[in-house]
Amino acid sequence: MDERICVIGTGYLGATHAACMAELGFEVLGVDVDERKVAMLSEGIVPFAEPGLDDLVSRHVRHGGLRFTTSLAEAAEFATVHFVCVGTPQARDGHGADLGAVFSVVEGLAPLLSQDCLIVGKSTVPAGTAARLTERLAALTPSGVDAEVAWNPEFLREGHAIEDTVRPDRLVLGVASAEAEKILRQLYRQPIREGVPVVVTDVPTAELSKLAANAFLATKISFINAMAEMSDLVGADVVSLADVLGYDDRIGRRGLSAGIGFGGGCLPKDIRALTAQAEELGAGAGELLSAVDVANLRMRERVVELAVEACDSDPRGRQVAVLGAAFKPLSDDVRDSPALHVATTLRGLGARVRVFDPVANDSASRVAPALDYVDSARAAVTGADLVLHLTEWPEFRTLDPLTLGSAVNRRRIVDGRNGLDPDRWRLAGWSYRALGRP
Ligand SMILES: NC(=O)c1ccc[n+]([C@@H]2O[C@H](COP(=O)([O-])OP(=O)(O)OC[C@H]3O[C@@H](n4cnc5c(N)ncnc54)[C@H](O)[C@@H]3O)[C@@H](O)[C@H]2O)c1
Ligand SMILES: O=c1ccn([C@@H]2O[C@H](COP(=O)(O)OP(=O)(O)O[C@H]3O[C@H](CO)[C@@H](O)[C@H](O)[C@H]3O)[C@@H](O)[C@H]2O)c(=O)[nH]1
Repeated sequence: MDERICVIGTGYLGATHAACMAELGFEVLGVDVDERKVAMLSEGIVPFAEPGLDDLVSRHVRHGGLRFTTSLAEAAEFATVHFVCVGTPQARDGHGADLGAVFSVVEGLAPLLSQDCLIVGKSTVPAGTAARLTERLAALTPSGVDAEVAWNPEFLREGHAIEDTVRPDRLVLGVASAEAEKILRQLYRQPIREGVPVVVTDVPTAELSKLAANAFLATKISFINAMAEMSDLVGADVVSLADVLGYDDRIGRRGLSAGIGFGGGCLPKDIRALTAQAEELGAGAGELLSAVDVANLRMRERVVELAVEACDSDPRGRQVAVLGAAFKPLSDDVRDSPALHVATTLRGLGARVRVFDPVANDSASRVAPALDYVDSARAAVTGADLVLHLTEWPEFRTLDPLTLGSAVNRRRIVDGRNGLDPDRWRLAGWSYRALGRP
């Protein structure tokens, strides 16, 4: 089999996949329409923060096993396996997915093909997308060339992208032929040899499995957040409650952290894509997932309410320190970030907001330029009337409430992530508030 592959779309998913496939021994060509990104990656520089990825990319670029281009023609010539990793964001005019980039790749590549090939979708798409792409391929591929579409959804988490790619929980091979399965098994022979479970299935099941997995994770988070609201009303502690639930293997403790809710480039848009498709088809999943979405967004507003209360109901002119801007720790991704939503809402209410994130200050300042960004937690809290803990970076857990207490104007903290130890902060004289905790 050809040991050369193309990875089309080199964002969070594609850059990681390209580098990891190079690490697995393949010769990899990454393709993107973004010239700046291609120039940076060609220099071995990753345009976003992901632990370990800089080293991996620069090493394989240096050794020549990983190259980047903007040319689809070069891609068509280079390999017979093309992974499609382009974005599938929420459509501007509704809550479905914008599949423009996926179609543009397949429609752009098809006429350039001169050898039989396998197009492997990794982007997250509604079930049925591959079937539509197959029709376009058939219409546009030169006669005599055989091109097939398979789906191999990706389940990596940002912040853990390399380990999740090299040793995933499972590999899903959505295939329409034995030949496609053979090629994919060959590509993933190392993780398969190391015992990674493989589910070989049909293409629509593979497409749906990805949206279903994210919908389940989102539902689990909204469920525990609903219990946080209940805990507030009955005087219970949602962190202990999650421990109790989590000991049941059928539930599990992971993904059961209550707080400001989920954000990022995946969970919110993916539940909306599945909701849109379910509604179109008249399936009940739409109702369930709309409720998950609404419950999630309500958590951001709950944090704003707690912040306003902590400002004696009038945030105007108050100095608010926001710890965290990324949608989660170990990432500089601020797509649909709950932390930035709360920060900008409070600024809109008249507060003076100062933000510190250990790695996401730059990306945050591009999407929310009106906020003030500072380069340490200490600088953020100096003179603050209120501190908000909105992304649970490990370094925030070890902040010293006594030292910070001497820098602030008022010792008030809202922990939007339930990530700090309430006793430590209260003992140091702080008013500590969190969602779902007495
Ligand atoms: N980010 C994650 O953790 C993750 C994990 C699993 C799956 N996914 C899915 O992977 C896909 C990509 O997500 P992402 O987070 O990497 O997005 P991203 O925005 O970081 O990257 C998408 C890349 O595709 C490029 N692109 C757009 N149109 C193109 C075209 N016509 N030809 C070539 N390149 C093109 C963009 O320039 C960009 O670099 C989405 O479907 C997402 O749902 C993402
Ligand atoms: O108990 C939890 C776990 C997560 N979150 C929040 O949920 C969001 C998503 O977190 P996570 O799932 O860790 O991050 P992603 O990197 O977005 O990964 C999700 O989205 C990816 C893209 O589709 C999938 O590949 C992954 O399997 C899926 O976990 C973040 O805002 C987290 O802060 C919580 O509020 N509570």
